[in-house]
Amino acid sequence: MNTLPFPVVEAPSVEAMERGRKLFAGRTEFVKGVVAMSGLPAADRMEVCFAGRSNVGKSTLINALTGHKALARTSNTPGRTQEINYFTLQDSHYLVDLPGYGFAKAPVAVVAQWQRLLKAYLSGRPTLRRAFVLIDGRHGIKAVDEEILSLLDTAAVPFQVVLTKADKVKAADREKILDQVRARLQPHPAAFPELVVTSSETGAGIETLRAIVAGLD
Ligand SMILES: Nc1nc2c(ncn2[C@@H]2O[C@H](COP(=O)(O)OP(=O)(O)OP(=O)(O)O)[C@@H](O)[C@H]2O)c(=O)[nH]1
Repeated sequence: MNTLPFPVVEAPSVEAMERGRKLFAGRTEFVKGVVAMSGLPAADRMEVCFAGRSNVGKSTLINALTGHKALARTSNTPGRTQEINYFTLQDSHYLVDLPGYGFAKAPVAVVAQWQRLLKAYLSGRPTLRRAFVLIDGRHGIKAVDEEILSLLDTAAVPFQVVLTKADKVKAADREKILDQVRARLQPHPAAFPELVVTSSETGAGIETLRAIVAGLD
């Protein structure tokens, strides 16, 4: 059991920010969409993955990070990203976009298939350095998110919560939601003890997240 305060991460140093900016300013390309473990690219460089329930703003965040308009497909139709999508970040990193979960209308068999693949991926990828779990900043951690947090605990993959859509959170609700997230993270041993608050709309937290990725070794 954690007894951690889970503060919002402090702004990175100028040097760290510069490193992040440089990394993400480089060539970013879509490599492939993977539907089975056998399709994963060779584990020849470090990778970070992004997970979150459908419509949390994952594609939008990946586009904001990489400065692309449509690298990761964004859509208003929840649940369209059904593959594990690999992107290169320079030649040194992979960015991995995991299938959105918790889409109520997805058929049971499809959900079961995602879960199997997610589980296999999270526990079987030695080069995975950190998972960023995106949580809608208006709603906090929901029951549907708990399953992935537990999977990450079991696989011992350090994960960091990234709150999205900060521009849509009323100032009066901000601390209440952060406290809900902090309380929900307490039982999770794999939780990285700092939160990132982002908005793809205003750019808040984007440079911070870039610096975090660039700072991983
Ligand atoms: N106001 C605001 N809207 C956002 C933000 N990020 C995403 N959105 C909107 O939220 C909706 C869902 O965003 P996506 O990026 O497609 O979500 P996703 O998590 O990739 O969704 P799936 O493809 O279902 O997994 C879109 O209408 C986005 O424009 C944000 O920071 N602020």
